[in-house]
Amino acid sequence: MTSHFLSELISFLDGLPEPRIVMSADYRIIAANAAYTREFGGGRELAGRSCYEVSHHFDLPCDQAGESCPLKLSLDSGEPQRVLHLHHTARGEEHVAVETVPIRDENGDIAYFVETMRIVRQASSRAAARGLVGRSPAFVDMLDKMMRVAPSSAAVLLLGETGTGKELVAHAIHEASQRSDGPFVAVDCAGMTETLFEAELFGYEKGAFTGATHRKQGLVEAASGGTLFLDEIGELPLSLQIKLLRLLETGTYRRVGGLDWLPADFRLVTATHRDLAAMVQAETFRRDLYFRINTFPIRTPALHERSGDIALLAESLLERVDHKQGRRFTKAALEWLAGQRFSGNIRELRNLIERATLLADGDSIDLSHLVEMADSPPPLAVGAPVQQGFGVDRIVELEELERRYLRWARQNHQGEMDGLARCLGVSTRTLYRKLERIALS
Ligand SMILES: Nc1ncnc2c1ncn2[C@@H]1O[C@H](COP(=O)(O)OP(=O)(O)OP(=O)(O)O)[C@@H](O)[C@H]1O
Repeated sequence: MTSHFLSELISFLDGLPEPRIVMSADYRIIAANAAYTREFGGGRELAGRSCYEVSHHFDLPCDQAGESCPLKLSLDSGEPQRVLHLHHTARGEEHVAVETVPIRDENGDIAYFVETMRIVRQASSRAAARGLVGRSPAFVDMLDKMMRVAPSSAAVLLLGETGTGKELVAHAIHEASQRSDGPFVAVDCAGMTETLFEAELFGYEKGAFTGATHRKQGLVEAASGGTLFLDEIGELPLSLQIKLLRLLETGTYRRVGGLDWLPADFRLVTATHRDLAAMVQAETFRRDLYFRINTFPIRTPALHERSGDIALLAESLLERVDHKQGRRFTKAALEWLAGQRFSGNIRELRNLIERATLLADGDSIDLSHLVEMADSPPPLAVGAPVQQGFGVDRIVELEELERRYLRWARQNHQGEMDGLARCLGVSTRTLYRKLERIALS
């Protein structure tokens, strides 16, 4: 390949806004465009340096340091390759989608590689006051899937335990999509009755039913041009599943009391903590709807699968929930948190931190504040009698009664939160919300 071709390639890349480099097969940077030098090069000369030293501060190529290397993958396969890596940038380490494309010479042999870097703005590898944070392999794997599907219009099904961040992931998919300028509308399907579902989703016309004094826009209409997020889709009764299926299949809907079929224009993201495939087997979830919503499944990992992220998450959540600015955890507190198994996942971690901040008066949150506020009630000794009932000796408000009952139920339930929620006939999320309210009251 001529040096003329190479210099043409370099000047072409220089004009492009995304950071790009030309690489040789031995991991050397031949040239970098202005955007790459600015974002990743720290203003220093890059030609002749190795990509692993610049991006990772490694002494060895990624594939020899136990990481996937897009250049090696591309060299072996002869095809373009994409991986998600943590790279050093002008702002510290960031998640970066690296795409490597082999460039062939006139004999068809691979002469160079062009690497394009796309910084992932939807997730942070450092403590952050908002959005997704994480850097563990399980998190990066999920992030990779998220970033691959986001630009498409495919329906995404988020599967994961309660409190693993499904709503946050749905929002990040929206932000990374072509519809990010449009609205993100979240709908909780738990506890939806037939009338409520139709009125909420499709809206209604004036006079459609008693109390319908004006035309009301539905959530499908509100999501027009954006993303509709149906949370807890596994809670939707069969009678409503068919209505949803009709909407997805025809792409049209009718307001309650209306005559006209209106076109729907949304990207669908759904989520559940239930085993939907098992529900299809048990015929409690429609098979046709399952295939409609499950174009691209993404599993959100439980916190115990990414325990390496606990300290990072804890610091981020502290920034989000603490009413006093700038407080930190002590080392002992962080170590203790990192060793806990939070069955309620990140939501449980967040609740614990919020309670501890209320308990701590000083400049730091210490182990004692956390331990005192830890969620799990002391397990009952085997055979110990469950406290019998709970009483009220006067008429109290229903809300107060619910508060007392929930406190009692929590103390006396011996399993996980999921199980307690099932016994109470509410979703785990609803249970956590109610418990959060109790903690703050
Ligand atoms: N990766 C993350 N980084 C920072 N915060 C997170 C992350 N994932 C979840 N959270 C926080 O954890 C809490 C629970 O997240 P979210 O409500 O998205 O979970 P969920 O899986 O949708 O739960 P459910 O199934 O109960 O609806 C929220 O406060 C959210 O901001």
